[in-house]
Amino acid sequence: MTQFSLFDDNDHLIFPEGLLNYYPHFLSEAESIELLNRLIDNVPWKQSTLTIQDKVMLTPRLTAWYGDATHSYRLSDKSFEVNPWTESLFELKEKIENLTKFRFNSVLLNYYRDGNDSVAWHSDSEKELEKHPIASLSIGQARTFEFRHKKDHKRKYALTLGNGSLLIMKGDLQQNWDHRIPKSNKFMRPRINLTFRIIN
Ligand SMILES: O=C(O)CCC(=O)C(=O)O
Ligand SMILES: [Fe+2]
Repeated sequence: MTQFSLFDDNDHLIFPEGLLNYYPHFLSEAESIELLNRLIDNVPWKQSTLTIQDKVMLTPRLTAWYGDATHSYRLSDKSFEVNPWTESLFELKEKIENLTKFRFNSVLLNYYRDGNDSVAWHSDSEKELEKHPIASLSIGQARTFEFRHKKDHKRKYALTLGNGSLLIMKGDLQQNWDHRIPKSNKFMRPRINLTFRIIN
């Protein structure tokens, strides 16, 4: 499968392949849109809350977890409800495992309904994730994905995650870089992102 290198306008490699790999057409356009519509209709979406400066707010996106039934899941001392794998999510997991040779035991689904939905700067560096790779599959509306160096906020890069694309994040990426999906003022159709993970 062709792999897209992360070169900037001057042909400089932005990230080493040890940290990021990007496959723009992991799923076909048609497969992706069919999956998007099926997930929008059938996933038991939840909107969780977050507390910022003592204010409780709704997370600006909908989420759902799926994973191995034999495993109990906690992240940062919070346990969360995990749905058992559906056949189609399990098949997707196997397809990603065949390509990457990594193994995953769970997937977090994020549903961005429009340009107002987003995910704020963060890294997926909870202790339960160790330094395992994360495979991030995007379907639907292309959205901008930004990286910012934790110690130098001027070091910032953006990448468009298109319909059917797969991004592998690995190595020390989560230790040194934060990422986010910013809100957009432009009209944005629905997008779902699936991050396949290994949680210990
Ligand atoms: O929607 C995305 O592409 C990123 C989601 C994300 O960063 C996460 O779930 O941790
Ligand atoms: Fe993340």
